[in-house]
This record gives sequence, structure tokens and C-alpha cells, in this order.
Amino acid sequence: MSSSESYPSKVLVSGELSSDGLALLGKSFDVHEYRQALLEPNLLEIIANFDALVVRSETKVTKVVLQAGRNLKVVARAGVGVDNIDVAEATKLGIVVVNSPSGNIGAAAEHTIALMMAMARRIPDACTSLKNGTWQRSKFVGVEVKGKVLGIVGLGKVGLIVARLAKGLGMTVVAFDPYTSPTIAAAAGVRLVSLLTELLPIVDFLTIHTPLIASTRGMIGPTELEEMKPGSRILNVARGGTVDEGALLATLKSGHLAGAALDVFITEPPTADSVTAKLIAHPRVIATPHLGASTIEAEENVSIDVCEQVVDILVNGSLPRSAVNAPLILPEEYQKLQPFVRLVEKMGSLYTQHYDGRPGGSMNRNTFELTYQGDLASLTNTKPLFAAFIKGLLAPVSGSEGINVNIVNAEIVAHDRGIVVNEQRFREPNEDTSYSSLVTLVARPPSRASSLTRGAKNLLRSQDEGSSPRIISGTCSGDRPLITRLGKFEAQFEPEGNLLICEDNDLPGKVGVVGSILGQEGVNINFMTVSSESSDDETGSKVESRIADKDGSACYENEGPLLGSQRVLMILGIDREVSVHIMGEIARMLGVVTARVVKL
Ligand SMILES: NC(=O)c1ccc[n+]([C@@H]2O[C@H](COP(=O)([O-])OP(=O)(O)OC[C@H]3O[C@@H](n4cnc5c(N)ncnc54)[C@H](O)[C@@H]3O)[C@@H](O)[C@H]2O)c1
Ligand SMILES: O=C(O)[C@H](O)COP(=O)(O)O
Repeated sequence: MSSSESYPSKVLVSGELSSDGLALLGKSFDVHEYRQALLEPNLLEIIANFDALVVRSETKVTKVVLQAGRNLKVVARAGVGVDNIDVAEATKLGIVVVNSPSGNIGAAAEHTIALMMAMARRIPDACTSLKNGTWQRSKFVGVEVKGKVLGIVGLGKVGLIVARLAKGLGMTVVAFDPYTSPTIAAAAGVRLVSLLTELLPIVDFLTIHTPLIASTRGMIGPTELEEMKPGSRILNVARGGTVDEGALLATLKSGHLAGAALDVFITEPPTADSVTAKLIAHPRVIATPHLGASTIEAEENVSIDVCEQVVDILVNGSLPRSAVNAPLILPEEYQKLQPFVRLVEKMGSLYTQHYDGRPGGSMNRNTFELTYQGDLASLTNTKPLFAAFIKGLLAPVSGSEGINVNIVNAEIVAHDRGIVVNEQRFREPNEDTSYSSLVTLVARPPSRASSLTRGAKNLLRSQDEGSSPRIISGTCSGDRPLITRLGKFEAQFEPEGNLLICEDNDLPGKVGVVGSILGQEGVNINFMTVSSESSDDETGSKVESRIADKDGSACYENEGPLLGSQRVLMILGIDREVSVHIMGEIARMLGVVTARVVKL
């Protein structure tokens, strides 16, 4: 995910972001800041220029905006709720969505308590009355919260802080949250109920702290409001839409509820004459314009939190700590995985170029088996390896499609292209090698897929009609990826740069001849290895004459093997691509069976 371009990545900030985060961004990026949140048409005009988009809740990051963001790698939400972002579309496009899951939760909880107290003691009305020059004490008699029951719907991060603060005020706290742990609730002194309908008739104050998702939209509707205790009060500092605004207005008008305190609304800001506007105007409603997270401290927290993650992704190429649509991987684990991520990506790319040979080969119909052996098998999350494999596999053939494959969308990309990858782990090191970790890739054409049951070794040994398995093994020496097996050959080479891979009959003098052919075009040889056939090899593959594409993935095959000689794999690291003419000459050499150039 790291940016290899020499010019700075461009970051678009839509909405007010605290200066601390902006300063962080400014050190590495070209930052374009719009303090007034941009609307969709404005976003559509400019989004293609940006690598990252940082938003608060007002900016709607819709499907079309994401699709227009051809260079977007990350959308950062400086806050908790991501209901303003089409996360599913971002995932499909491989765009990481990050948020700040706890930067403003204290502020939101304090705001909830502030609204509850203000509603209980009628502070906004009393304040307005006094400012208007009246001194009315009996008109603003309130109620106490001490000894009252607070009902919390959604006992997550904010809900739990609200619970603790309310306990401190002497309230009894009861909560409904089907997904929370009873242990966590008990530790906070909260009684959990298993049905919302159990909670509604027993609480004096009801407060909502769930995200806005399909199951919570309209969760507090006319029926639920009627089930609430007469004279009770409701608060919403979570999201507009969890409470049915029309039904709430009717319940307040009927006198069933004594009051409502609201920070969030279905439409923000509300349009004139809308139900939202009427609700806000109701005399027993107190309201704030989505200020739950608006404290200096919370704004600093969320700003730094998400801007650091943007830097992590675009500059350091590391995984963000709070991605909404990518797996959570501990930094130590991610560090251990890094060299293998590079290795597996190279293995995927080598596979496509070496075996499929040309764009549109049979690659996208194959089933693959990726086996992690030794130390590597103890890592808990191998998703980065899976993603790297898909990325490498598709890279040589995806130029025109421009697929951006990463940990966010690798599964979707693989699924859409019919690629099946079975991952296996064996903690015991490979008995035939001294490598502490080994990755083995085995692939078979579709008809053979069903026979893939046990590990790579079993597959290697199995023999059946015509199609021998395609195998690549690799390991890491320190941070350096190393290929240790290619097909039937035990190898030892770094999968890096331009490689000329020649399978040939082991005849004397070949290396010198190849060197002088390459020399005619000024191609330098950086290194050379010769590998022999593995002892557990499958032999007898059909050899036919073929000349493929003109590009770097060219494959040249010669007429059949010379009887009596042993096959070897000669790998030359060369400093540039090789012309068709030179490849033809090499392929025509006596004893050469196949010659390919791959670019890794
Ligand atoms: N007003 C503001 O400025 C402001 C500030 C911060 C957070 N928020 C909002 O507050 C909400 C809560 O934030 P959080 O950080 O506590 O989130 P969280 O994910 O930690 O907690 C949400 C809780 O809701 C529960 N939940 C989900 N579906 C439920 C359902 N159908 N019924 C009951 N419980 C359900 C979950 O199990 C979870 O425990 C979010 O919507 C967030 O956007 C608003
Ligand atoms: O979900 C959140 O974090 C809050 O609703 C805050 O939203 P804001 O960034 O627009 O203040």
C-alpha cells in the first residue's frame, strides 16, 4: 500500500479538522482543506486527484464519489460513526476506511449526561427566560436524576461511559444490548435485559447509543414510544434515524413523554418545515446541532488518530490500527509477516508469468493451495499473505483492468474471478529442508481441483492423467525472499528483476553460449543459478514448439528432450528485458526445452 511515487500524495480534508492532525498530514502530503464540508457534486469534480479523503459526519462519501476517486487509497473518518460512508463500495474498490473508535466517546458520553441534566432541570428554557428579562422560579421546577432508572440501548463504548457516569449520579442503570457481554455489564454495575420491551416500561430516562445500521433504523418507533413509562424522557446522542422522529413528536404532543433531548437528526441540518424541524421546535424538546463530539479534546484526539493512520497507510505502507474494512493485525505480527508478504506476492506473479505465460492464460480458473510450514504457521492471521498472492497472481495480467488488489478487497477480487485459494498450515518444519518457514504454492487446472485434499507434498507425489501440478516454494532469508523450488526443480534464487528461466538438457558449454548471445544486445548477467530436478519429481511433461508473445512474458519451447541427458533449470538475473530476436536464438540452442523471461 505504500506510495512509490516521488511526488507527495494528495489528501483532501472535507469538514473541520483540528490543526494537530492537519499538521501531521502537512509533513508528508499535499493537503487541500475545505472547512465547509463538500457536497457530492463538488466532491465528484475533484476527488480523482486525491489519494486520501478525511471527513467528519457531514460529508457523504457515496458510491459514486468512491468510484470517481480513481486514486483513493484511504477514507478516514475523524470520529466513530461511518454511516456517512459507503463502506461496502469502498471494500469492493480496495479503499481502506479508517475511523477513530474511541477518540470522542468520552465527549459523547459527557454530552449525554449534560443533556439529561439540562432536560431534568429545564436549564435551556430557564436560561432563555432569564436572558429575556423575566425572573420565573416556579415555572422551571425540575426533577432529580438520583434514584431514577436510566435505560441504555447499546452498551458499547459510549453506553458504558454513560452508565458509569449515571451510577455516579446515583441512578440505577439497566441496558438492552443483545451483543454485549454480561460480564462487562456486571462490571459496570449494569443490569442487562434480554428484550427491549422489558426495558421500556421501567425506565425514567431512555438513552440510545447504537450505531445506525439496518437493525437499528427506526428501532424506537410508535409502539416502543407508547411502551415507555408515562412521564419518562428520551435522549439520542447516537444517530438520527434510530428514533422515529414523527412518532416521537406525536408522543410528546400527546403528553405521554415528558421530554426529549436530541443531538442527532435524520436530516442534518434539518430543512425548514420538516418533521425534524417541528420536533426541534417542540417546547419539551431540547436540542443541540450534533455537538456530541465537539470538544477541543475530542477533536484533537480524532484528528490525530485518523491522520496518523493516513500516514501509516500512504507513507509507511503499514496496516492502520482501526480499519473498518480490513482485518486487525497486531503490529508485531504484521512485522513478522512483511518479508513473506513480499515473497508470496512474487510467487503469485512468478506463477502467472512462468506457467500461464501470457495475458489471459488459464490462471483465473485455477484452484490454488498455499501451504505455510514451520514458524510461519504459528501466525494467527495470514490474510496479508492471501491478499499478496492474489495481487501477485493478477498483476501481470491486470494492466488494462487496473485492479487495485489489497487486504481490503482480495477476497472479493478472487471470488469475482473464480480463483479459489485453500490455505493450510503445518507447524512442523518441512522434513526435506532446513528452512524455518516455507511457503508452497500448488496449482492444478480446474478438472483436478477436487483431488486437492492433503498438503503440497501429497499433491506433488500424486500422479494422474496428463496435467502435472505446478509448484513454487519459497522462504525468506532475513528480509530477502528466496524461491526454493520451481516446478520439478530445486532452486535457489531471489525473485527480483528480470529473470531468464531456461529449462534445458544438461549439456556442457551452454552457459557460455547463452552469455554471449545476451552480450550481443548488451544485456548483462547479474547472477546465474543452475538447478537440478528434485528427487520427488514428476516427469514426462509434453514438449511442443511454441513461440508466444513479444512482451516480457515470452515463452519459447523447443522440440523434445535429448535422450540420456539430465534436465536442469538455468536462471539468469539480467539487467534488462530481452528482445524477441535474442529469445528466439536462445530457444534454438541445442538442448534448450523452454526459455522464458519473467519480470518480478
Ligand atoms: N453525537 C455524537 O457526536 C457522537 C459521538 C460519538 C459517537 N456517536 C455515535 O454513538 C454511537 C455509539 O458509539 P460507540 O462508540 O459506543 O459504538 P460501539 O460500537 O462501541 O457500541 C455500539 C453498541 O450498540 C450495540 N448494538 C448494536 N445493535 C444493537 C441493537 N439492535 N440493539 C441494541 N444494541 C445494539 C452494540 O452491541 C454495541 O455494544 C454510534 O452511532 C456513534 O456514531 C455520536
Ligand atoms: O460518530 C461520531 O464520531 C460523531 O457523530 C461525531 O461526528 P462529527 O465528527 O461530525 O462531530
